[in-house]
Amino acid sequence: MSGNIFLIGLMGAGKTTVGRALARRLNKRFIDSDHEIEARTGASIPLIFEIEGEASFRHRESEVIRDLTGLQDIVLATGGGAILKPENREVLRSRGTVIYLRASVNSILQRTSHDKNRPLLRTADPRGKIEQLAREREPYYLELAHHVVETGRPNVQSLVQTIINQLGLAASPGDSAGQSEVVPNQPK
Ligand SMILES: Nc1ncnc2c1ncn2[C@@H]1O[C@H](COP(=O)(O)OP(=O)(O)O)[C@@H](O)[C@H]1O
Ligand SMILES: O=C(O)C1=C[C@@H](OP(=O)(O)O)[C@@H](O)[C@H](O)C1
Ligand SMILES: [Mg+2]
Repeated sequence: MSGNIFLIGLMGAGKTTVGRALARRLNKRFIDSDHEIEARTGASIPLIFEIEGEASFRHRESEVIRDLTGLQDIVLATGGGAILKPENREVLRSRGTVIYLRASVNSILQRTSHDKNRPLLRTADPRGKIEQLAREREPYYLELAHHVVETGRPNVQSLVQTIINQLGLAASPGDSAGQSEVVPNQPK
């Protein structure tokens, strides 16, 4: 058992925020694949997109996902598009427990509107872009996930507690009722 937890989902679903809080609660190491790409290249995600283009970013992302999923006992927040490549899906699914953080288009729009760090949303129609990405990616997120977490209500600690309860990870005291919903995904 690797002890790994991998968070997937669209931009703004809360992978980075929830992942960091979850890791803290579980006393695991937290790693964000975008941060790792930035550390390895010495460039920000928007700059990598601007200079090298998305295809090159995806290549870098795959290397990082391959390396990080080989670690033990980590919480990994992936980038929203990490599920696009089959080789990434393979290592994510087989090397840890995959949690899909699910969010509505409206929530994503709200959560990303003040943030200029997502090159794919630098468009005249961010809502349309998010809708398109959701249509294209939802099947992959669902296929890959061991658990699906609805992130509709804005309470990160509650989400963390619900994930811990659902996965049977720790008998933590406190907010066991939660304010979010986690459902086991369909067996594959
Ligand atoms: N459950 C939540 N409810 C409301 N806001 C949230 C929630 N989760 C994350 N956020 C906020 O949304 C923004 C995007 O979150 P982030 O963790 O960067 O998402 P991701 O890594 O999935 O793109 C951040 O400002 C974060 O504070
Ligand atoms: O959805 C995507 O394709 C992307 C999501 C981003 O990560 P977050 O999901 O953490 O915002 C980042 O990897 C890059 O901007 C591309
Ligand atoms: Mg993130």
